[in-house]
Amino acid sequence: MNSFELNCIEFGYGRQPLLRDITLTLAPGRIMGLFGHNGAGKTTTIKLILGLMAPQRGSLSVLGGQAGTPAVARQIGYLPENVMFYPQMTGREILDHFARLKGAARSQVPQLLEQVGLEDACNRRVKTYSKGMRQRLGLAQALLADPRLLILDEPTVGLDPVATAELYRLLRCLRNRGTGIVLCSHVLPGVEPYIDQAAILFKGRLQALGDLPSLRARAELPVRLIVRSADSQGTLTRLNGSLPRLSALVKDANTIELVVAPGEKMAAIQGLLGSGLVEDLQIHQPTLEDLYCHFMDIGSQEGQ
Ligand SMILES: Nc1ncnc2c1ncn2[C@@H]1O[C@H](COP(=O)(O)OP(=O)(O)OP(=O)(O)O)[C@@H](O)[C@H]1O
Repeated sequence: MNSFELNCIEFGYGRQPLLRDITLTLAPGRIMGLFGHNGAGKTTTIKLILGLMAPQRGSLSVLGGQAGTPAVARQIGYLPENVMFYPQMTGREILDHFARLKGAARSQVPQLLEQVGLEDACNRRVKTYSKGMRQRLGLAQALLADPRLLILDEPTVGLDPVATAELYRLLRCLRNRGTGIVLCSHVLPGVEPYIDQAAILFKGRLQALGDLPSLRARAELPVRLIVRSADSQGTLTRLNGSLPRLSALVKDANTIELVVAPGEKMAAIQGLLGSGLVEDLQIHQPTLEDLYCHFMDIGSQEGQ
């Protein structure tokens, strides 16, 4: 059973349509990155999955049931972008309260407080918490009742680097246990190593969807090769013989940056290794951020 299935979804807040023709499926045990510019429709998509609103067209099913029903909602963990709690309550009281609402075992509360590193602060009022501590409490709240679908909107905001690494380790464990996870973030380099697929929204449309290799294949962005050799100019002269269309920048006497089309990458690497002059070679594939910018550009060109 899929974590959710959205089929040809259309939605607008007023007369103006916002989400158009959104078809999106998340399998259990997968992490989907949901990306897009401010106002692209990410939070709106999440609200539809949570069942807070219904689409005007299309259909959706969540964990095999109807979005928003108590049976489905109980199995979803959600961390909103701007997490807010009653400031006068302690961390433990807040988590107890949410555990009751969700029908989660109370024994989970101390466990989760420890897991997010709040055990020492759990009896302090939330108004005394730092931003990162409030975010950790939000995470603990989302993890109550062992959700089968976890939706996290900017989960690393306010977290220090160690807490961020711990969060991603935890998400990997949950994913391996079969939890479907949606990560919404503008920090693309941070999430890149952890996602199984990316969904990129542009003005309410799904501009790109797939895993990184398939998005790279579709985008056909160039690959950068950073080459260290004893003699930059000599290496380049030899390469130019076999690869006349090569775009290269000599950075210094020992370093060259080559920019090659993906289809020419292997020929360039073979040429470099065959030259006998190369001491080190770094291959830089297009990053998630490169792909995101590419698909945003395509979206704006199509919109013109
Ligand atoms: N309750 C609402 N009533 C009317 N318009 C809304 C409402 N909520 C959101 N919108 C509009 O819908 C569009 C999409 O908003 P949404 O919050 O889904 O974007 P987002 O992709 O999550 O953006 P961000 O990255 O800034 O959080 C925006 O133009 C926003 O102004």
